[in-house]
Amino acid sequence: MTIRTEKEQTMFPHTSNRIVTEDRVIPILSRYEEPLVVVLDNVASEEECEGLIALSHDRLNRSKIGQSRDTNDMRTSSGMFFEENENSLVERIEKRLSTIMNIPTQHAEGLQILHYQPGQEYKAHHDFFKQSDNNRISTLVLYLNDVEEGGETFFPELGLSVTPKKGMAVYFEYFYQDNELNNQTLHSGSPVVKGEKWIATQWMRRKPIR
Ligand SMILES: O=C(O)CCC(=O)C(=O)O
Ligand SMILES: [Fe+2]
Repeated sequence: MTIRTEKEQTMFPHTSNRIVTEDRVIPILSRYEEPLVVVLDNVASEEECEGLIALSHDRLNRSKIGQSRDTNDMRTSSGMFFEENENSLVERIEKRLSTIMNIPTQHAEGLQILHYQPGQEYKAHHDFFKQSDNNRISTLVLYLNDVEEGGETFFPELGLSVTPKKGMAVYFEYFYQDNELNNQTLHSGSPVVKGEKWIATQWMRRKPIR
């Protein structure tokens, strides 16, 4: 084990108990310091969460009928990506997440929506790629609904579990010099036991992509 005396630099500049964006005040509920994992409240309103679900619902259903049905058992949920700035709601959310994550929207992938039904999960993985000249550097998972049972975002290396709650989010980053810290951001979406789970995931890249 390496003994670290100094903390590495973080991309997350918010040190008080709240983040004030253009249109919202976002309480910071909890933080794991290194690697940084931050739990945020009130990232999106009920209407915004419901709007994102409504806008993606039909597209998920359509993709399930076609041949693009997800057969990868790493991730058994169904998903879709919005185009960048696809509509005013997506634009507003992307802008807010960019402020929270402190990275310009030009670095943002299209917002991803995932839907899990009972028994569906996302097994432990890293969000960064093994090889990339423009890798992902940070993630924000926004919970779009309350899950009756299960569906936690779990960080096994940290022993940290985040319970989904509508409008709340978990942020984490993996752009550390020390690769061990990046590796510790391993995480999973635990199987949904009861109810369903909807999330929106925002990934940021090191360099602009739009
Ligand atoms: O479902 C979750 O809680 C985690 C989702 C996730 O890991 C991802 O979208 O990369
Ligand atoms: Fe992930």
